[in-house]
Amino acid sequence: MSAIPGFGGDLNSNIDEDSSINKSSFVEINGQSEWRFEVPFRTIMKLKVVNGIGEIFGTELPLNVEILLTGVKYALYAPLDEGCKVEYYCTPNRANSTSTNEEDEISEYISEETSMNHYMNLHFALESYRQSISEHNFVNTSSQKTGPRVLVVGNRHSGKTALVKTLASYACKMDRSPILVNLNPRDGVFSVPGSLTATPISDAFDVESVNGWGGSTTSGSTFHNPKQPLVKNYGFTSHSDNLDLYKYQISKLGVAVVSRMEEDIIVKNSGLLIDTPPLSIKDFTIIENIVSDFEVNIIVVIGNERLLIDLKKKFKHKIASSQLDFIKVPKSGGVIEVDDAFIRKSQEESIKEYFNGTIRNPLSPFKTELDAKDFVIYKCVDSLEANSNISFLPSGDSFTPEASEMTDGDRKEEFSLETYYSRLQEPSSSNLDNSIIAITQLPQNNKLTRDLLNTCILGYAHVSKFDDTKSKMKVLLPFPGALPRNILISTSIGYTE
Ligand SMILES: Nc1ncnc2c1ncn2[C@@H]1O[C@H](COP(=O)(O)OP(=O)(O)OP(=O)(O)O)[C@@H](O)[C@H]1O
Repeated sequence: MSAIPGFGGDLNSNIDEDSSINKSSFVEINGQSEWRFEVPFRTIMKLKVVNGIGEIFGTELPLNVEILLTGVKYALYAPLDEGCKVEYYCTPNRANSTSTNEEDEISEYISEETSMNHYMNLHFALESYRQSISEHNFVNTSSQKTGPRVLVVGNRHSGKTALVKTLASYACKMDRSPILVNLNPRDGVFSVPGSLTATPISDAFDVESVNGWGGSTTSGSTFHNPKQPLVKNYGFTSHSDNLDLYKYQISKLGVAVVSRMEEDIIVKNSGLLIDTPPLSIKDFTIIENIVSDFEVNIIVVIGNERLLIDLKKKFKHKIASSQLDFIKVPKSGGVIEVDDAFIRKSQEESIKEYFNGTIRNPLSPFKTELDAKDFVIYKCVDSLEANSNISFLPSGDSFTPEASEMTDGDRKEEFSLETYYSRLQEPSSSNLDNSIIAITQLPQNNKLTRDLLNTCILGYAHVSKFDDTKSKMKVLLPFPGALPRNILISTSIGYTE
């Protein structure tokens, strides 16, 4: 399959074979130690476990099968006393040879000071909780209980995502199927950045894919591990860009997740694992919302005693009534403070992968031209921008229609939509070129503003070019076919081919 320019494609074709004459290196990892390595985007590492058992954030690697890694910061952990032996070699990644300022060299070291034993203990505690819930639910069909609903919080770069991934992988190995909820819009988990997702995990993650998650059904067909996320569009990469919209989408995702658990006993027994953006005690209202929306009953705090104590004080009523438990786990010494350039590059790569697929499972993205007049397009409101616009209004000017002209219901609806989304009255190259748009489930003739807020996302498209004279947009879809004539929401997530 020939790749669309800019959308990369087959990782194998990016390997500079001439330079792959590099000799293989071997690493022996002792039991309960981890080999930490960073592979820049300019380099591809071919790695295989040749002896023993090795896992990356809980996902066991197949024995003697080569895997290709680029743009990753991983730890390969040897859980058994026998340890594990790994063979690897590196080669330049032609596709990214000039796109980043990183070094070509990988960095790597073995550490015996891992936090994995704490994470494993946490997993076993959660597993015995699931076991008792399963037994209860098996005999009491009329009064069913739900498995652990775990919220992971901590500072920036404390290893929250790595912990959630590890706990989900281990749960999956025990034949559980927890719902993994990603509330960090910076990362696209089975979707593009800017989305909030909830995904039942019933199979291993794909460590080769960007950020180590894997493909999903939102971008078409899947390979060995189909994941079907429920996607809420937020449209920004930082939760503070529109806090009201962020909280609203969290509450709607919470409703959907809680009802999903009611429908499926395996998922209900397995519970939830919730990843969050870096939150401090100043963000208590967000944490409080998440706890009530997802009926959280365990908060795991990573390596931040102050946050643990402050949260315990704030939630003392819930602790007293045994509705909430706290667990503190140490931060792993391996967690890396990734810089903004790396984060941006990962976001670009995950968008590229959303449309183009992975080396194992390439997709056939489809380019089409659409008439903007045929679509109703909204855009996510940036609170900062909206507030600065209000401050430019002359004092005394009314921002909303005359109060007397509106019914109470109208006023509420109008106000709520303006806080979250605004209609893109004049779609143009200046507001749509190189942007990601969300395709909602809502038909264009739907006039209820609440529905627009409550709708889920069918998938995302990329507007590569908007022709202002013809009012037509060139759109890339992850799969061939017509774009449904649904309402579209333009996000602030940019991407240039
Ligand atoms: N034990 C480890 N060894 C090596 N790298 C690690 C380890 N744990 C985590 N990392 C890497 O460190 C980086 C940060 O970890 P992670 O994303 O889990 O932290 P986070 O708390 O979720 O970050 P953020 O606050 O930015 O959301 C990631 O690239 C991750 O792959």
